[in-house]
Amino acid sequence: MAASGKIASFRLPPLPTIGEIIKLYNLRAEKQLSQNFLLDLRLTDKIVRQAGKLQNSYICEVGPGPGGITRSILNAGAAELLVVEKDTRFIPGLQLLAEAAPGKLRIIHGDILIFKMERGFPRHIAKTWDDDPPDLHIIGNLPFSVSTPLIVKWLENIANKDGPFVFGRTQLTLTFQKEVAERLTASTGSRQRSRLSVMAQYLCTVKNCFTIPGRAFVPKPEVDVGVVHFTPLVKPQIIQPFPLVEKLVKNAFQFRRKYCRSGIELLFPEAQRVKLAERLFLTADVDPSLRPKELTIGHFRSLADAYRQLCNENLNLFNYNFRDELRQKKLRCIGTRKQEE
Ligand SMILES: C[S@@+](CC[C@H](N)C(=O)[O-])C[C@H]1O[C@@H](n2cnc3c(N)ncnc32)[C@H](O)[C@@H]1O
Repeated sequence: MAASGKIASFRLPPLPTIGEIIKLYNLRAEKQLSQNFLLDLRLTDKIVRQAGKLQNSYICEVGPGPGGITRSILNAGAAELLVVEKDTRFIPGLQLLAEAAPGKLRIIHGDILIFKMERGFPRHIAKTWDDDPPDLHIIGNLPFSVSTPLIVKWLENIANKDGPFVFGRTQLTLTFQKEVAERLTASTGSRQRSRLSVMAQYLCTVKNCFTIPGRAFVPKPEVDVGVVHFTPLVKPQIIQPFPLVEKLVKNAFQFRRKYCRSGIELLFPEAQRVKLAERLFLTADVDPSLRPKELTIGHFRSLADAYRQLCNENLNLFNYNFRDELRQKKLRCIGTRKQEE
């Protein structure tokens, strides 16, 4: 969504600068935790503007650290902001912000990789969760080792309509290593097109907003950073279960320079490989000699539909591919007809 450019009437009262807070609480960035801070409030404002209108929305910021982005979110007029921070050293500095913005900021000391998003939201919102979920913005500048697995997990939540992710009502603005941001937003045919591009784009509108040079962070990381905005689609472009799509896409990109057929064939047990792959491509009406990067989301939709049809017809094939996922009950909705027999 485009930046609204509007500034709400709420402004934080004068506070120590982020630099002063870092000194005050001795917040040295921990290298092993990949902590790099954004101290330039013009940049944090710019990140927050990518999220669009924040007034009257509920915001969750992941990994607020010393609170630069947190300040920008509060200044943008957020009705209610929940921050989730793993490192306890940052909590006193965040509490200072909470006192300056009474009733607006809630601080959770926790790990976002295991935190359930619904938890922590005020009861009056949770109460209406099923009927009328709130518009939710998630914003964060996390370590890259966290942001990439986190977006994969959240894409799965989006596909499964789990947690607070509601098509058309949730937006995410997150930072990634520049190259990952390029992969997430790469279009069909481009060199950066990858598994991540397909997984993100079948579920969301994805925009690579801008790049922040590494030198803008303290301490300076070795790479530049891309700010990416995700808006889950009202209707996903592929309706098959997430693990099935994930498996198909992973296989398709296994041999990036070869025909897509080479990787997709490996979905099938060796004895039936050629026959089943031929059937899959025929049913899907997709050219097996396309390179992985040339496959559109439409191609993946047809392939996923055809793959599901094959799995439903052939329990052995289903078990061959999804035994582990089935154990975790992720694939209840496919393969059931054969299993019940
Ligand atoms: C790269 S620093 C950025 C800090 C701040 N957002 C900024 O832009 O200056 C990442 C922050 O995420 C926090 N963090 C790392 N892993 C986390 C996790 N799993 N859950 C919550 N916070 C996490 C770190 O403690 C740190 O404060």
